[in-house]
Amino acid sequence: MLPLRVCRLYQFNKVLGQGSFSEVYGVFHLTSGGETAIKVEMPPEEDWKVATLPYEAAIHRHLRGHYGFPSIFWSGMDGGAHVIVMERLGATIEDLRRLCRGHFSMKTICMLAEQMITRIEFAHSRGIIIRDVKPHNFAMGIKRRANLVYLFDLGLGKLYVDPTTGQHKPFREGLVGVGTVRYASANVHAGKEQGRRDDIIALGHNLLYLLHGRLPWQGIYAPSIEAKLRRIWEMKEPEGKVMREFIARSPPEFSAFFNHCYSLRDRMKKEGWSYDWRFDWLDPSGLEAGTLMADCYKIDERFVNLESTELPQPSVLVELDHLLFIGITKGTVEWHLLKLDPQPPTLIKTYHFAAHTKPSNL
Ligand SMILES: Nc1ncnc2c1ncn2[C@@H]1O[C@H](COP(=O)(O)OP(=O)(O)OP(=O)(O)O)[C@@H](O)[C@H]1O
Repeated sequence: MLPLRVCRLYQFNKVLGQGSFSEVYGVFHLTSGGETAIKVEMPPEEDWKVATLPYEAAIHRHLRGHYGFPSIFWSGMDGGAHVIVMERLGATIEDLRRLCRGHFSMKTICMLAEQMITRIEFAHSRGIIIRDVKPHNFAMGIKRRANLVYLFDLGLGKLYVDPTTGQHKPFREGLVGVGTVRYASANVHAGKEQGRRDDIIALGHNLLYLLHGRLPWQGIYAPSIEAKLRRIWEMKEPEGKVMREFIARSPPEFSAFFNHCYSLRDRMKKEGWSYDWRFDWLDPSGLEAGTLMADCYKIDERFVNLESTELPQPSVLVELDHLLFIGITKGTVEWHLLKLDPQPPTLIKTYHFAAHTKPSNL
């Protein structure tokens, strides 16, 4: 049942999206008429679960006031639910990729990459690592901010600097990975503590995905989940055959990317491309001449039917205090509840959910 009014001042308008833990509604302010978004999470019924929204609000507070992160107008409890009232954003980069027949031109990649790097760089400058860099978590702004790339959904963000000492937190190994398997760095598969470089490597995977439309480890077969994760890890190793060949058939800047992110700016200069913000979804002339849009790239339902909701993303790995949930799609959705502390992690319980139609992130 959708609420009609939130925080007394905001009138419910439409569903904007649904994540693993929360729902996001479009609302308008009753007196000013201004449109904003409200993220709502009901407190978990089971005592082993922890609400994620207060944590996400705290991460946002660290980044307050910087462009490219949604402004947070209010956060707290309302009507028994955790609520964040925030700036309304436009389509996510993943939605726009689908709109552009599955992949972007190099020009759009360059324009997006610079902004995406800048967002991550700013979070790092505030002592936060993102740990879930993915096209679903970047969105374009709306109205006069339509050219601005936003980074939102920072629920997996974490301080890499110890606020009491100002020192980098100690490096640890033998951890269970956190993030989205498709984009996570090989280090995450190896169970190493994530750092800034893992956000940047994940961004490299994101950009390759946006350029090619898919990554070599998507849709591979393996007899078990463990075998699949191990195979994906092998494929991501920078010295491995798969990654080397993949980079070799990508523009040269990508090999440099992993050493130095700013080479994308050089490519813009070399080609004489101007920052005209004519992204592929506005001006498709930079894309290959195509015929019809393939069925699998049909416009996301939410562009035509804003009442529809998104199904949970199954393969997000989420760390909450000492608990970790790993969701994996294989006909059904499975969530494995693990105890992280003490290491090594121990499986407490596996939960099964009905199969959904949303494609797997693996
Ligand atoms: N400020 C916003 N403006 C417009 N739409 C938004 C906004 N925030 C989120 N959304 C939409 O709602 C969807 C779910 O939001 P979000 O990813 O923040 O939820 P989540 O529960 O943290 O999801 P996840 O499963 O990725 O952790 C997004 O994919 C996006 O489409």
